[in-house]
Amino acid sequence: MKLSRFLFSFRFAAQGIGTAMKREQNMKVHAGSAVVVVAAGMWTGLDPVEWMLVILLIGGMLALELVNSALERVVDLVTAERHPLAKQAKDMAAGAVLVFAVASAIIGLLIFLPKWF
Ligand SMILES: Nc1ncnc2c1ncn2[C@@H]1O[C@H](COP(=O)(O)OP(=O)(O)OP(=O)(O)O)[C@@H](O)[C@H]1O
Repeated sequence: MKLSRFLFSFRFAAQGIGTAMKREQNMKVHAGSAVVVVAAGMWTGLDPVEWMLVILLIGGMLALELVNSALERVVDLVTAERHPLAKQAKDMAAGAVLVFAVASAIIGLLIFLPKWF
């Protein structure tokens, strides 16, 4: 792959992230939460492994929300009609985001609570 093509793929990816940040309310909520968690981590003082976990969870959450938003657009592109499969696809993708968010919240509590109390 030529270098310019490789660099362009980063530009397209950045455009995708920018579009999601502008148009997706949930993406803004996740990004805002990430800022709060990083600030809390700096204030609390985490060890390197804890930081790795926090960064992995924040990155995973944002990445999953991007995939969910992409899937919503593909479904809307495929059909403007109400269709049970369209509902299942969107709801399953939303379910994936929820599963990861709950797991992240539990791990976050396991990291932070013992340091605070
Ligand atoms: N084309 C469709 N056919 C059937 N159900 C759909 C379709 N589009 C959305 N739904 C369902 O309608 C419910 C409400 O969806 P929602 O209001 O979040 O709209 P959305 O299209 O999924 O998302 P957005 O509001 O971001 O466009 C969800 O259960 C979703 O799966």
